[in-house]
Amino acid sequence: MRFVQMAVVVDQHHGIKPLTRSQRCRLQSYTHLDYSIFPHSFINTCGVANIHKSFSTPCLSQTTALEDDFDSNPRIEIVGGCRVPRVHALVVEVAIAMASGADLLPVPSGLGGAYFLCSRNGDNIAVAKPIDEEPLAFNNPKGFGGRMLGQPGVKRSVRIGESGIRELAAYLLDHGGFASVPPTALVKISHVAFRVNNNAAKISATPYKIASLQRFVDHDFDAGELGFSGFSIASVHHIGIFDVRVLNLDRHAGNMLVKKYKQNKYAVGAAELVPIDHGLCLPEWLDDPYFEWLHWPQASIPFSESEIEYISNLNPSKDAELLRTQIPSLREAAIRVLVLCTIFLKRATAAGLCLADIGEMMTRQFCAGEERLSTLENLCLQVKATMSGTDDKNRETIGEGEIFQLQNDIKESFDENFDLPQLLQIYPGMSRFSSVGSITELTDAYIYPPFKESNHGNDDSDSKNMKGNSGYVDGSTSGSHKVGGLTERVSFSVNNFNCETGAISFGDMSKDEWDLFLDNFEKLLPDILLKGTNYLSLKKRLRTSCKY
Ligand SMILES: Nc1ncnc2c1ncn2[C@@H]1O[C@H](COP(=O)(O)OP(=O)(O)OP(=O)(O)O)[C@@H](O)[C@H]1O
Repeated sequence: MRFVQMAVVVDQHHGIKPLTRSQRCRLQSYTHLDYSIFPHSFINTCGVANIHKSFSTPCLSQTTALEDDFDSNPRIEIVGGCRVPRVHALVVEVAIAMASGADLLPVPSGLGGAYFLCSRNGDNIAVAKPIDEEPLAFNNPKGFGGRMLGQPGVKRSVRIGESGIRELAAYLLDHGGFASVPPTALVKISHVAFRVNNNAAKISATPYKIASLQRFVDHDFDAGELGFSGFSIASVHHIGIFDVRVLNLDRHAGNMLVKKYKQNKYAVGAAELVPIDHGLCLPEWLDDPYFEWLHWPQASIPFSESEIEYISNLNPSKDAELLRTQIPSLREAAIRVLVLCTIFLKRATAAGLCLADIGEMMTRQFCAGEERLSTLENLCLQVKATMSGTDDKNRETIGEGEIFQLQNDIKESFDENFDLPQLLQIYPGMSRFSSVGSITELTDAYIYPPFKESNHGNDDSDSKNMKGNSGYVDGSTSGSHKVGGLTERVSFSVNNFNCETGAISFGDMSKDEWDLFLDNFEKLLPDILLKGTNYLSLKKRLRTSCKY
C-alpha cells in the first residue's frame, strides 16, 4: 500500500482549510478515487483543480501483516461506500484535515468509543467510531470492554464489531436522503489518539483501525433535550419509516439531533431531526426494536401522499442486492430482516395503518411482568409453522411466562457457567422435549440459533479482512461459547403458535425456503393487518375516552 505523506507538503506550502461547498461539489464527480494515494498536485490546490482521477487500486488494503498497517502518520483509506460521491467528499475532507495535523477528540457521551475529527480551525468535520471500541469490544474506552469481535453484543442480535457496517448500510439504504442519515463511510484509519487497551498487542506506533466515519451534523440539542411537540411531522415520519425498514433496536432520543430553530408563536413543530447511530439496526433476527417516536403524536398522524409514494416505491429485493454487493460482510440473516420489515411496512401502509400502528405491531409488549412477542413475530411463527407442517397438538406446551423466564435464566448463565441440568430441573417442562439430544443443543437452540447461519451466496472476503484486523471470532468456531453444533431446533407451542424460542431468524433457510416463507408471509399478512387495524383503533378510542 502506498500512502502520500500529505502533512509535510500541506503544512509547508499551503496550509489546509476545510473544503468549500463548491470544492466539495467538484470532488463528488470523481468516483474512483483512492484517498490513500493522492498525488501531490492534489494537495497543491487544496484538493480540487489538479486532481488525478481513476486510480484503480482496490478499496481494501492487501496488507496481511499487522505491522505493515502501522506507521507514525495519520492516514485514512476507504473500505465501504466507495461508490457514493458524498462519502468520497467526506473522506477527502478528513484526509486533508488529518494531513494538516487536525485533532481527534474523544466524545465523552455514548457507550462506545467515538472521536470528533476536527479541522485546523477547530470545526468538527466527522465522527469516527472504531469497531474495536464498540460497547463490550476489547478496546472500549468507557469501561464496557473485554470481549472479542464477533461475540454477541449489547443487543445479542448484533455482534460486537459489526456496528460499523450497519452505520454504512443505514446510509446506503436512506435513498434520496429521505430520513437525512448523514453521509457515512467505513474506513481504515490510523491516529495516535485512538484507544488501545494495555493488554492488546502493542505495536510501537499508531493504531490502525476499522471505523465508521460519519459527517458531523451541526446541532444544538438532541431530541431528548426538547419536547417532542417541536418536531416536524415529516421529520418524525421519515425517521420512523426508516427505523421500521431496518428494525432499529436503538432509536432513543439521544440518537436524533436537532438544529435550533427560530421559534415564534407560529413556528410550532418546525424543527427537523437528524438520525445518527445506526449500529444497532439490521439485527440478525427479529429482535425487539426501540422506537422513541412510537408514542409521539406525530406518529399517529396518517402518512402524507409523498410518504406513501416513497414507501410504495421501496424495493426490498433491490435493497438486499445493494447491501450484498456493497457490504459483503453483512450477514444474510440481517439482510432478510430488512426484506421482511420492508414488506411489512409496504403492506401495512397500503392497508392504511399509520406509523404508530406499524411500530406497535413490531414491538414486544410487557404485560403483567411478562414480555410478549410482537404481532410481527407471532405472524412469522405462524408462517414458520405452516411451512414445517407441524401439528400443534403433537407439541408439548409450557406457559409463556415460563418460556421467557427460562430464556432469561439461560442468557444470564451465559458467562457464569450456570448449571444447565439444574436449570432443567427448575423447569421440568423442558425435559419433555424429546427432540433435544443434549444440553448443548438446548443452549444453542435458545441462545444462538441465528449465529449458526451461513452467509448464503455471500462472498466472505470483506469479513475476512475485518477479522484479520484484530481477533475476530467467527460464529462457527468461537470455542468456549459453543456457537454452532445445533442439529435440531427446540420447538413448542405458545398460545397455539409453534414457537422456536430465543429468536426468529431467517438466516438458516435455503433460498427456496426463504422465498416460500415470504410467499406465505404475504398471504397471511392482510388478515393480521385487518385485525391489527381494528384492534389498534379500538385501543386508540379507549385511550381517548379515558381522558374524559
Ligand atoms: N454525525 C454526528 N454529528 C454530530 N454529533 C454526532 C454524530 N454522531 C455522533 N455524534 C455525537 O457523538 C455521541 C456519541 O455517538 P453515538 O451515539 O453514535 O455513539 P454510541 O457509543 O453508539 O452511543 P450510544 O451509547 O448512545 O449508543 C452522540 O451522542 C453525539 O453527541
